[in-house]
Amino acid sequence: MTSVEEILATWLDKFKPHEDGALLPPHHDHCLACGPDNPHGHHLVVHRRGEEVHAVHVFDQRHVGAPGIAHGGAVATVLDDLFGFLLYLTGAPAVTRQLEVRYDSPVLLGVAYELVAKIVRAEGRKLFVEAEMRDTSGGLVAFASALFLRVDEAHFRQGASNSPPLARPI
Ligand SMILES: CCCCC/C=C\C/C=C\C/C=C\C/C=C\CCCC(=O)SCCNC(=O)CCNC(=O)[C@H](O)C(C)(C)COP(=O)(O)OP(=O)(O)OC[C@H]1O[C@@H](n2cnc3c(N)ncnc32)[C@H](O)[C@@H]1OP(=O)(O)O
Repeated sequence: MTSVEEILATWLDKFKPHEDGALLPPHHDHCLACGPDNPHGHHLVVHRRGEEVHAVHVFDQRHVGAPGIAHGGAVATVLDDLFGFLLYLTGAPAVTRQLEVRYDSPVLLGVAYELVAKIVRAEGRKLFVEAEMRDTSGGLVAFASALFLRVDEAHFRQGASNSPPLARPI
C-alpha cells in the first residue's frame, strides 16, 4: 500500500483542472470506496459532468446487509466518497465534517444505480454538498447531504504513523 507521503506527492497533479467529461482519479489506490487495488473496496469510478460528478455503481455480495440488499453503511461510504470527487472541481482537499443519508428504497445487490453529486454552496472553508442515487427508472433510492471542511496536508499526515509498513496489510 502507498504511504501518506507518496499519496501527498501526487496531490498537485490530482487537483489541477479536469475537463468536463473526464475520468477523475481515485483518492488513492487503496481508498475503501474508489481505490482500484483495495480487494475489499467498492471500486467506484467517477466522471466530471459539468459542475457535477457522476457514477454508475453496482454493489455486490461483499456489501450485503439484509440478504440481497446493500448495507446502509456501504451506501453511505460510496455517497461520502462521491462527494470527495467534487473536491477535484474546487482545487483543494477537504474532509467530511457531517454526513446525512436518507434511504428511500432498498439498494439491491447486482443492480446498477446512477449517482450524481454537486456543490450547493461554498462559504470560506465550508462546502455544502448534496448527492442523489437513482435506479434505472429514475426513482430516487437515496439522498445525501454533507458538510466538508477544507484542510491542509498536515491533516492527512496525522495518519502517517499508522500507515504502511506499521498498519496491518490489506
Ligand atoms: C479518504 C482518504 C483520503 C486520502 C487523502 C489523500 C489523497 C487524496 C487526495 C485528495 C482527496 C482529499 C480528501 C479525501 C476525500 C474524500 C474521501 C471521503 C471523505 C472522507 O472520508 S473524510 C474522513 C472522515 N472525516 C474526518 O476524518 C474528519 C475528522 N474531523 C476533523 O479532523 C475536524 O473536525 C475538521 C478538521 C474536519 C474540522 O475541525 P476544525 O477545528 O478545523 O473546524 P471546526 O470544527 O471548528 O469547524 C469549522 C467551521 O465549520 C462549522 N461547522 C462545524 N460543523 C458544522 C456543522 N455540522 N454544520 C454547520 N457548520 C459546522 C464551525 O462552526 C466552524 O465555523 P466558523 O469557522 O464559521 O466558526
